[in-house]
Amino acid sequence: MTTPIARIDGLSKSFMVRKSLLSRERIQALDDVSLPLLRGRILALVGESGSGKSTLARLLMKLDTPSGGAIRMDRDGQEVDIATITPVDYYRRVQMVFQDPYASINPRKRVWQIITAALANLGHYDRDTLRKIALRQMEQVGLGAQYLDVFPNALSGGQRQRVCIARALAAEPEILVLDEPLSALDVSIQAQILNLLLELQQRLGLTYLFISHDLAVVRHIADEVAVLYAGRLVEYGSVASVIDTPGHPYTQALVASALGSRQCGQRQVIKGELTMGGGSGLGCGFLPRCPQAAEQCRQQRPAMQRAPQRHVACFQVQLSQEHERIEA
Ligand SMILES: Nc1ncnc2c1ncn2[C@@H]1O[C@H](COP(=O)(O)OP(=O)(O)OP(=O)(O)O)[C@@H](O)[C@H]1O
Repeated sequence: MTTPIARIDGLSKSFMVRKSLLSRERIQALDDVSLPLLRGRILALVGESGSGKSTLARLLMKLDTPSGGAIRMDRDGQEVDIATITPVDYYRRVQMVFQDPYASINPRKRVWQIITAALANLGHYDRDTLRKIALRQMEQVGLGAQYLDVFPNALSGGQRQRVCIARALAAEPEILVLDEPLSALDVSIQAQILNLLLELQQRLGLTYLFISHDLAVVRHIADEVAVLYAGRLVEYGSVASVIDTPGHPYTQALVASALGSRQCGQRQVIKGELTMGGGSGLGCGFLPRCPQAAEQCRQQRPAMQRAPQRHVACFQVQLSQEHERIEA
């Protein structure tokens, strides 16, 4: 049985944004999200732009603090709130690879310095040791020793992303947060980096939180999938159940618009725009765009419920499961 290495527990994050000169508005970027991060597995986080994926990644990286809830991490069999773990201890275990390998590395440092920057800050290692550590990490990501002393401007996008992955691995973490790690790369390079990430995950037994817009990539790489809509978790389950037989109407539309007829009939676009829930409405956040909306969906917000092979927050899915059970 796979156990959670971390647990996202009722996590919420809101931001106050200026609406006009005199008024401000609260944006509920994440709203009461609970999810396990299973040890040694790849959890993909999907949802359209603005659904809260990066907010969750930033909270997991402790780059932001939650407005509510917590992230708990397994430490010697005890679950501890990550807020109580020191940065040095935490970033030894959790590291991140960002979307844009051009923006996320210091152009004035050499490759070995970029890879070992965090270790160098600890002050425990001399220059030779840091260079050896950098070399070992470069080997892991398929970068030759000839790149040790070069500056980033001499590297291609794919090579830069390999440097970013090597930098994340230098601390020998257990969890990697990957925020759209392929989307800034040429299509021809994406498959190479994807395969590298898969190979590293399997060889090192890493746990990934993998954020992506590309459901074909998610289908290829992930074990579990979590679907966010307007800051809320609407579906969670194994990749085979969520992508191949999506339950929530939003997941169905997302899969149909991304993968076309194979799973969900004709390729279609999701009608309407994402509007942030804001925590004020009574009903389901997907209501204005949902083709299956019923009266109950206006009155009440559906909670996550267990359905076969998944958890889903939709009354209609829960109702149809109920009918199937009665008829069987
Ligand atoms: N620092 C911030 N200040 C104000 N609002 C923010 C901030 N960070 C995120 N938001 C808002 O929170 C919501 C969720 O944003 P988030 O970046 O997490 O979405 P996302 O799913 O990662 O989108 P994308 O796929 O475009 O990266 C959006 O409405 C966004 O505008």
